Amino acid sequence: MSLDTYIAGLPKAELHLHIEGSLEPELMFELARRNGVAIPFDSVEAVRAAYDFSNLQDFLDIYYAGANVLLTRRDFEDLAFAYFQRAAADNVRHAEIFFDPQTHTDRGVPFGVVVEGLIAGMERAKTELGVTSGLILSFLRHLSEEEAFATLEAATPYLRHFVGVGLDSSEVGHPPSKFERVFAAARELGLKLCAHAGEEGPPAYVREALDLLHIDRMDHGNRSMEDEDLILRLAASRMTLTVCPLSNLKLCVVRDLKDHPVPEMLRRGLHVTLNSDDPAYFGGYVNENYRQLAQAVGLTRDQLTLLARNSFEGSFLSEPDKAARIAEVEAYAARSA
Ligand SMILES: Nc1ncnc2[nH]cnc12
Ligand SMILES: [Zn+2]
Repeated sequence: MSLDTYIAGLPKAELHLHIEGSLEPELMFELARRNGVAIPFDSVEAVRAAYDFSNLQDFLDIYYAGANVLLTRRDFEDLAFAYFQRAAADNVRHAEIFFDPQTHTDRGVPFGVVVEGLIAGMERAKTELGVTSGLILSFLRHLSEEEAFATLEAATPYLRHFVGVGLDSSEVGHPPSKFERVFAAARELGLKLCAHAGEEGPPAYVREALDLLHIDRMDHGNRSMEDEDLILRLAASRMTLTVCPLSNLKLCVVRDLKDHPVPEMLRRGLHVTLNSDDPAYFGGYVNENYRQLAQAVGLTRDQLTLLARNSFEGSFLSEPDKAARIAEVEAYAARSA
């Protein structure tokens, strides 16, 4: 069995996926037509050609503009279900997906429309595809603490639908400390806590995410590798890092996939997972991230198995559910040996 075939059949969880970042240009055009929204592109090819980014902000500008076509409950359901179809094809068995409510409520789309549409897509994924999922409400860090609190307040009637909160958008200049009180409030509500840290921001931001936000899971975490104490601490605490290789390449966090920190992270005992981040913008869903990274840095079958195992272990599933999913990974590895 080739490594690609092995990756394709490996059961996996996806833990770092922005649902708005799974909006493929074809669906963008369909929704623009359906909703009568103008988009500044003539064709699907022109949209793809615009996906040439020098950094995170370059991408975010286009990503927020793309989200303008999402207006109705059905749009959010279609968006979510389209992602789950792609994920199921990659043998993703469980996904914990971020959404950015402020991107929509600031355009006048009610919070409930967004959540109800996403939940409908998630329920269809469970019944039609057998893929389970959780929803993570992500705060936009370029906006204020006050706006984040207002978002948490708007989320209150829907709390049962969320497994956690996250922190995303422009990292540099918006350190985790800005959201210390909002994260404390989210924790009080029983939500798990994630934050993007060390994607472009310095190791000091990673420390703040640990010490001030008390996160349960770290998104990206690449720049932790610049700080020896941080590496030791992340390894000792078995903090799950949701690493996104193709995102890092497209946003110039790494110059070449050959330079990607995953092999060093694994060597240092970090609890790494592989994820697609914004697959419609970065050129590949989760299997493509496994495949391209494996090819660039020479990952072994055992390392790929470990990454898949970590993805369930680092999820917010219950302990018995985690154990059952991990057993499926082990059984697949044994069968393929
Ligand atoms: N990679 C990323 N970093 C920060 N914010 C994001 N929002 C969507 N994708 C993101
Ligand atoms: Zn992300």
